[in-house]
Amino acid sequence: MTSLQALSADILKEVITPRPVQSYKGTFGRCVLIGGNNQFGGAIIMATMAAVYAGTGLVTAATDPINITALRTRLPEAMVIDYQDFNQLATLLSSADSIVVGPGLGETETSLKILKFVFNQVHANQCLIIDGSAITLVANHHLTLPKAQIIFTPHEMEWQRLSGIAIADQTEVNNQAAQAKLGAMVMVKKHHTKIYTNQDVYQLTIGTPAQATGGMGDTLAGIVGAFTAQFRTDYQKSALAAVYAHSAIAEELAANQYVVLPTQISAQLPQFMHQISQPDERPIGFI
Ligand SMILES: NC(=O)C1=CN([C@@H]2O[C@H](COP(=O)(O)OP(=O)(O)OC[C@H]3O[C@@H](n4cnc5c(N)ncnc54)[C@H](O)[C@@H]3O)[C@@H](O)[C@H]2O)[C@@H](O)CC1
Ligand SMILES: Nc1ncnc2c1ncn2[C@@H]1O[C@H](COP(=O)(O)OP(=O)(O)O)[C@@H](O)[C@H]1O
Ligand SMILES: [Mg+2]
Repeated sequence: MTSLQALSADILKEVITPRPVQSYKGTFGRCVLIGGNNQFGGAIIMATMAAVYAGTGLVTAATDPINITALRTRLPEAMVIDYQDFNQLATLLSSADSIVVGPGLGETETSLKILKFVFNQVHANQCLIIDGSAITLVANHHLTLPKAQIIFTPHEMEWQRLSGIAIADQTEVNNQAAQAKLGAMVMVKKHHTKIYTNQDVYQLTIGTPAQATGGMGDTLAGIVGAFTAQFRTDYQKSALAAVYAHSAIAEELAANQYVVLPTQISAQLPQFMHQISQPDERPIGFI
């Protein structure tokens, strides 16, 4: 049994390093995000915004056509396709470094068909972030996981669905056993999120109830997608840095705000990452 390790700000500097001068957009990874049905367009917009603002070289959202104009308007930096255009989706997925599936995907037959297609296409060396509706679909339909670098990002109810462990029984020991069965990295999101890997358990010791608002997890999924696509040395460390950065920015904003909007966190990411990448800068106090 491994002991609990508190995540510290040190993870930020380990992962968020200065950009090499000899570089272009391809150097900083490709992230494809799949989600946003006709009810939850906001979720894919927020996840995609986070992926763009966290520095991914190339970002594409695959979504219900109803969201395409809104996405292009909010985020001209991102490319957008219809998530049921499987020819285009296959091409995109084949060159992705990270894939985020689930924010606002929904739980319909169409959602399931899309998720199964993604699972079929993914390669072993790609990072696959399974969030939101995709977690519920995996749980409800007992889907077999593809071979990939998989990260689940469930909140406690999604984790209950996936692991079968009732929220009240989600102890570290029980969660570790469920993680071992899945064989994937699992972030159980709550106040002081815990992250389970095959080797270790980490706990986030920062974060604020000002984060308890719709879209906060969609935004985290986008940051995880960006960091794993961009900082490719160790996908688990990159994911840990994403979790830390998300809440560090939220805490800073919450010093003067009752609630922190998910899109505000994304908007602060470029400035926050700049400060982290500078020598001898403090990790917070960036505003
Ligand atoms: N603007 C948008 O388009 C938004 C879309 N969203 C999407 O909506 C879909 C459904 O996700 P939801 O999470 O809303 O619904 P879920 O049905 O998956 O989970 C919500 C249920 O879980 C319970 N719960 C227990 N512990 C919880 C915890 N620690 N955190 C959160 N819920 C907890 C809640 O009381 C509620 O009954 C996802 O695909 C998600 O990405 C949400 O992110 C909200 C914003
Ligand atoms: N009280 C809280 N303290 C700290 N973090 C919180 C709190 N409530 C929610 N969060 C964070 O907000 C995010 C919520 O994720 P999720 O429930 O998936 O949101 P959504 O699906 O609406 O985007 C998680 O990262 C979680 O840790
Ligand atoms: Mg969520």
